[in-house]
Amino acid sequence: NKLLKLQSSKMNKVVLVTGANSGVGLALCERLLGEDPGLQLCLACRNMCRAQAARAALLASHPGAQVGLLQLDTSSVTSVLNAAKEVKLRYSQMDYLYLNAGIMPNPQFDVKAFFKGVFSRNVVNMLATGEGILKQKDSITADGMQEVFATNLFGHFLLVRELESLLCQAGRTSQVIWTSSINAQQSAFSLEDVQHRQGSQPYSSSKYATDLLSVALNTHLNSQGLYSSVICPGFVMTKLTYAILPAFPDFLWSLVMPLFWFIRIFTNTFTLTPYNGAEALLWLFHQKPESLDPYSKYHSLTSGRGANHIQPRKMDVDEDLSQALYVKLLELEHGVRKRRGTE
Ligand SMILES: NC(=O)C1=CN([C@@H]2O[C@H](COP(=O)(O)OP(=O)(O)OC[C@H]3O[C@@H](n4cnc5c(N)ncnc54)[C@H](OP(=O)(O)O)[C@@H]3O)[C@@H](O)[C@H]2O)C=CC1
Ligand SMILES: CC(C)=CCC[C@@H](C)[C@H]1CC[C@H]2C3=C(CC[C@]12C)[C@@]1(C)CCC(=O)[C@@H](C)[C@@H]1CC3
Repeated sequence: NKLLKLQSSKMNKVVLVTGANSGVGLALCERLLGEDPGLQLCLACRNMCRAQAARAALLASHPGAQVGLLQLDTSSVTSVLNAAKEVKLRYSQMDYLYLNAGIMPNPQFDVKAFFKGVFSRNVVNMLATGEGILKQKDSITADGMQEVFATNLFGHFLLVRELESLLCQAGRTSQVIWTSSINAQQSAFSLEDVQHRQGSQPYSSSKYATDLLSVALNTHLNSQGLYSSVICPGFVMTKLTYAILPAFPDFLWSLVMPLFWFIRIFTNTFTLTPYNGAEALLWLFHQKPESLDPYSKYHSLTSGRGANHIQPRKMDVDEDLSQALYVKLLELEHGVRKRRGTE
């Protein structure tokens, strides 16, 4: 382990990506290795078979790249704590922590609301954000938490807390980069119900909480060199989105694609491919973290002609709410640790 740490301290950037085995996360890894083949890339995934397949694909296009695997299920406290321990043994620094893993379980697509929206003035906004047409059925994890909250937010929060010693080091900066969404909605979030036990929009709630938490991390940890940002990859065709209409066979999706390319003329949020969706994640990799606006979300956008660009958009978050959520998360963390101590 000393040798491993010594190697990692020889200053190739260390990048960890959660949910790296598919979709936007995997595309990000491909693009990162294309830009900097010397990176030490760590794919943090819950399923090691899928992780190995992703590693093989990355090595096929970038032979000789340093691609490590880490078992991490963000919905499980035990898994996060074990993974963090392993990371601290392997690396002596962490330059980029991409918190990308996410779920939208049991999505229910409201066909009626969708067609009503299509013939309303709100059509472009509805297609860009998915607002008003999606609900989800959440479940409870073995730790007794709401699954969407645990997976998308709390597991990542705990990981950041556990890796603070690697992320906050004297004389250097690190970036924590969250894959949030334009679907983050303040109306879906409640400070009294941060896990969204009551409602039917846990995904929107978890993404809004992500935006709030990123602001709070900046408030608390910028002085120690840690900078947090959020991005939206746009609407991307991935496992997550295919699951929204599971009855749709593959050939129907290919028939719909030209329609989606057409819609892209009106809303450049239809990035559609994981490669395009990863644009903002890759852009942040090149930025000086001190120059970033903690209150902006960085959007991957694709024009009607297929050209990618990024755009910062001010988020609908306020400092007090972000601080209040931070306190709640610390309390939850404390409770979790206390329970484990008495186990
Ligand atoms: N697709 C879209 O239009 C949009 C996506 N996003 C966000 O982008 C991120 C990536 O999603 P996307 O690429 O679209 O979808 P994918 O389903 O392709 O990727 C999600 C990744 O997260 C992993 N994951 C899920 N649950 C866990 C868990 N408990 N522990 C560890 N890893 C887990 C998945 O692993 P496994 O393969 O094992 O399931 C997979 O690697 C998500 O945060 C999503 O919310 C945001 C806006 C739009
Ligand atoms: C099949 C046809 C013709 C129409 C159905 C399209 C919808 C399935 C699709 C339109 C806008 C999409 C969208 C999302 C999911 C799929 C849509 C509703 C998201 C909510 C997925 C997750 C996110 O985080 C959002 C940014 C997406 C917004 C757009």
